[in-house]
Amino acid sequence: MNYPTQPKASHFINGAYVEDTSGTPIKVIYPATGAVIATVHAATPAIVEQVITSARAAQRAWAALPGTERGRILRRAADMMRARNHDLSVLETHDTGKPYQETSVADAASGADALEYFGGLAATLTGEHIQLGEDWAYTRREALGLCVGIGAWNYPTQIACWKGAPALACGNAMIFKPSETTPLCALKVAEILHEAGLPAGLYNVVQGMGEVGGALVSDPRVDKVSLTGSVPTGRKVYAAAAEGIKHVTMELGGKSPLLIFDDADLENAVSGAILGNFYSSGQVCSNGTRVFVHKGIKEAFLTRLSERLEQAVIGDPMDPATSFGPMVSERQMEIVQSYITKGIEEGARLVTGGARLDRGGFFLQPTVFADVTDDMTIAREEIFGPVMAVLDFDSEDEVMARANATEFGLAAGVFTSDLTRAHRVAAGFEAGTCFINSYNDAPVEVPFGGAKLSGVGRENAKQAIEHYSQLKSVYVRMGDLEAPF
Ligand SMILES: NC(=O)c1ccc[n+]([C@@H]2O[C@H](COP(=O)([O-])OP(=O)(O)OC[C@H]3O[C@@H](n4cnc5c(N)ncnc54)[C@H](O)[C@@H]3O)[C@@H](O)[C@H]2O)c1
Ligand SMILES: C[N+](C)(C)CCCC=O
Repeated sequence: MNYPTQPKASHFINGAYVEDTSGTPIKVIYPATGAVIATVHAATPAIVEQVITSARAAQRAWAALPGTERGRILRRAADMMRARNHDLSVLETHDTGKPYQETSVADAASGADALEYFGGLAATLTGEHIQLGEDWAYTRREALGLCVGIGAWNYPTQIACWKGAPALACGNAMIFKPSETTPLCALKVAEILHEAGLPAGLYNVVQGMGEVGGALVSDPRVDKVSLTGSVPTGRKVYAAAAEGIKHVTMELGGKSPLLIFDDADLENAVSGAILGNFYSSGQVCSNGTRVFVHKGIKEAFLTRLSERLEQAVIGDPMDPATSFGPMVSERQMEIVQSYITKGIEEGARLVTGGARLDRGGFFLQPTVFADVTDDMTIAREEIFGPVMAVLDFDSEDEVMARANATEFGLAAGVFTSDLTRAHRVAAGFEAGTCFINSYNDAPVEVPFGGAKLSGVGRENAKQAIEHYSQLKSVYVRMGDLEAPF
């Protein structure tokens, strides 16, 4: 590490690190070894009060700045993130266990892209002029006020930026609560934003478990909540936000289908299945974990997939050669192990993997089940680990019906060389984000989010602006005003 994993203090409030050791201690565990690498403290009611008060106090002046000035600060922060990519990636690896091979290209880089993109958009946020005969009206695009972001543990830097960048670009203040499992990275995002010139109070980080998130969501001074997390948590947060009629963005879980037709390029399809199941040790919301393979190519697909999985380099996440790391925590590893046991009990064929590695930390083998049927638990529930379920299909109509027969709708993918079919299938998917002959791309220019239980709203792209701002309509009468009496 180029800098210590223990942060200066648990929280970042009003432009400075703040500590309150009376909050519940949260131990940060390096997933590759099980060692405690830092301890932070959950926010106390006093910390929650302090962060809400200071964020609200700072917001109006920020919203009143020209968009160019807000944008310049975000773009400066993006440059700083890129310049510090190595250190941020090392920290991300220690927070999550994801291999440096991944974090060095994916996490701070994606965060910087969001800061740069929304920094660029900040100056373009305008209303419109509406002519009404001689009278007219105009709209003003205004900030919502105080936004709360609540993060999952799989992409701590990316999530902190995907929520913070559009919020700040629109003139809001943000309080971000990272997952208690990965509390370190968001503090660095806050530090960088302030070094880049962000006025104090506008991007704050407070630590804690669900209760702290709940306290923030239900506070009447909070105007918007954006959650990245599981569907059960989404239900609670959405309900609490509804009580105050707050704006929400919900980025929730998935059980996405990936369809591989017999005319697909097999090597590309295997790559897509690997990227959609084993990247970040399978801890990706949009993963295509139900892999439907055309019957005629199933065995060829499984053979090539098994060969490719033998090339996975599993081990020390800091070794640049390592391409597959541990699960984020012992608890998550145990959850995934229980799904593997269920898959075997319910009659799925274990093609490869299935075991914990005999070494420190929370390592599981990349696991593939074949002959999975739609009713099996591993085909219905989000596992959030490196477990691929391969199901067979005969026809397009049949597989489309089965692919959509889920309460989730985050993502979906198709591999085929028939372009007409590819677009027909994409149109038929009940999902927010679809891939043709690819999987898990998430560039900032493209809206990302889910349908059905997988979410509400979109992150990234111009559409995110709609979720962090609101329109005010102003009517202007040019002549006298008549009234009935
Ligand atoms: N759609 C997406 O963009 C996306 C991205 C990443 C992860 N996810 C999903 O996140 C899940 C994994 O992450 P996780 O285990 O951290 O999820 P989780 O739902 O357990 O926790 C998410 C966050 O919510 C907080 N929280 C828990 N209860 C709360 C409450 N009552 N009020 C307010 N906050 C509360 C947690 O402290 C944490 O910060 C998976 O389901 C995954 O699919 C979705
Ligand atoms: C950029 N990825 C890898 C698609 C992750 C998006 C966020 C979901 O976990």
